[in-house]
Amino acid sequence: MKVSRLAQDITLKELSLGYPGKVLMANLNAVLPAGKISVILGGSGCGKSTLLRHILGLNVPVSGEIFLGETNLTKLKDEDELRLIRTRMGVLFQDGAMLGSLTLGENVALPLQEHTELPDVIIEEVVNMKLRMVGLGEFTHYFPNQLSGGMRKRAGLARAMVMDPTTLLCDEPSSGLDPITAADLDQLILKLKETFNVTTVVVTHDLDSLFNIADHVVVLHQGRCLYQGDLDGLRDSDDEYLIDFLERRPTIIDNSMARSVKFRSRL
Ligand SMILES: Nc1ncnc2c1ncn2[C@@H]1O[C@H](COP(=O)(O)OP(=O)(O)OP(=O)(O)O)[C@@H](O)[C@H]1O
Repeated sequence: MKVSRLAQDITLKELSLGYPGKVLMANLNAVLPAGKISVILGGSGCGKSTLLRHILGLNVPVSGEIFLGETNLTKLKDEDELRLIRTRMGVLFQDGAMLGSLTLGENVALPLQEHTELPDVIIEEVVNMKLRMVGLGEFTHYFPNQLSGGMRKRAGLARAMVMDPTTLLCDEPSSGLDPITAADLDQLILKLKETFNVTTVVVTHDLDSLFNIADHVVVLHQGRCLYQGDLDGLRDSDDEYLIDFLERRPTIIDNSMARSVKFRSRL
């Protein structure tokens, strides 16, 4: 199977997804455009991270299909084909997912060691290049616990980009970061899109981040796609939920999110 080296659309067709005994989303239709940043918004627990897991092929949909360009990811039966496609997808996990016993350089090298036959000296060169790209060129020999939260996210981005993916999936990149560090990370995500033309999908609750980076927005609510389009359309929407969501009013958002807002307000 040939895997494209160009950025491609991600298309969700009549996609229903969830876990045994629990359907989170039904008949979702959306296109996440090639080479653009799509931001996925939605209340806590609506299934945003689950959607990323489905795009990655880690979960199987209840029904419906996910396409990367022309390739129907949900029809790929061969593990080798899936693995090959996954090498073209970089992922920044919510917690950064660095192995604490390895240095930054060793963490970033892992995908290259697992998926390529490159000699160590070349791997070292690529790793150094990727760490420089995210502003961590001086920190190759540091361990994750010696870095700030923002630096760990940057390192996570270096690892996500180490195989030169055409798709970059980021799960709540700004979670746990102060607004300035989060804004710096937004700039880095924009730079990666512009430099490498990756199709980027960002799951976030962070409205500042949304307005900083989104070319395309998908809002999920009550198991369906409530909005997809650009930022202007989102701002102009007269949908009550969207208006309240954008004004951060906790009154009508999902109960689970309302609980977390209430909890935070007590801290
Ligand atoms: N492996 C699993 N098995 C069963 N249910 C799960 C599993 N993983 C997640 N869930 C449930 O699926 C729902 C959606 O979870 P998910 O993490 O996708 O939501 P989310 O929109 O990303 O939430 P948040 O914004 O809070 O991160 C939640 O109710 C969660 O408890």
